[in-house]
Amino acid sequence: MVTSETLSADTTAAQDLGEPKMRATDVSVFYGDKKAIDNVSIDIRTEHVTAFIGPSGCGKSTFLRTLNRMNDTISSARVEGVIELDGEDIYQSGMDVVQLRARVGMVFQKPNPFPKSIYENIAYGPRIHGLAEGKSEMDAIVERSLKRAGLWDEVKDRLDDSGTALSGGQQQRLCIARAIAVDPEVILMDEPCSALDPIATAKIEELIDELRGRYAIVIVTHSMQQAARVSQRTAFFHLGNLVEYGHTSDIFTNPREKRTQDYITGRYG
Ligand SMILES: Nc1ncnc2c1ncn2[C@@H]1O[C@H](COP(=O)(O)OP(=O)(O)OP(=O)(O)O)[C@@H](O)[C@H]1O
Repeated sequence: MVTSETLSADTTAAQDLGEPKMRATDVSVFYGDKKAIDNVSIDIRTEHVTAFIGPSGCGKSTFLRTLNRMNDTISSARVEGVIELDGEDIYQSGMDVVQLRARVGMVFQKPNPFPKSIYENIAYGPRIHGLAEGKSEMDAIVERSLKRAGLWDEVKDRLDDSGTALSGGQQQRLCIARAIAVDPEVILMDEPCSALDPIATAKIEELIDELRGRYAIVIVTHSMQQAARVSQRTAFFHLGNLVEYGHTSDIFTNPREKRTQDYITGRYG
């Protein structure tokens, strides 16, 4: 369990970094009567990649989905506690959830481009949110988003082709470009590489590292190697608890908790 001592040690190290982008305080999540997340508190920093690791079923995805209210789409799910974005409670009544999900974008395990052109996949969000005045502004958003997602050179001559005709790795970068297009502040990634081959995975990992300069990124991963490669902070979950949270290098080389040690040395999971 994360004790007040361990949290304050981490908080002290983080103090120089200013206020967190997101803060979860005493968050529990239930599916019906079943508690899937138990009293989790965590700060998410901008310009950092935060990895959520832990054995299957420990609640990583459930907790990730609380950060942009994707659990609202599951009728049995109920969230208790407070989650703030820039100090504002995202569960307060009157919160515009569509706007929230633009600010806190999401990339899923399986690439899920719309069955529309590459251009339209990117333009759809900015159009809904009124981010472009006319065609040339929209063109610029599409180009900038595809460039940031490292896909522009591969698709610039075929923007009218269907997004679903791209390779799996390209589709995932298209989905990242789609999230970027609405100018998010946080990008949540739920096992974004699990359907990809090693080369496509390496590209996404490089991209995550580049994107870190602009956004707060949270990634759920089953791969401890991936967490060690891409993240600066790691949170280890077990049975719905946040067992340990800290600098990735400390979690992997010098964990404080026996359960973390057992997990990273492959004793279970
Ligand atoms: N829609 C749902 N309805 C009911 N229970 C759910 C639902 N989604 C998840 N759960 C349960 O909540 C717990 C946490 O699941 P979750 O998918 O968040 O874990 P996870 O750590 O992301 O797992 P994995 O690594 O296998 O994806 C599990 O016991 C799971 O069975």
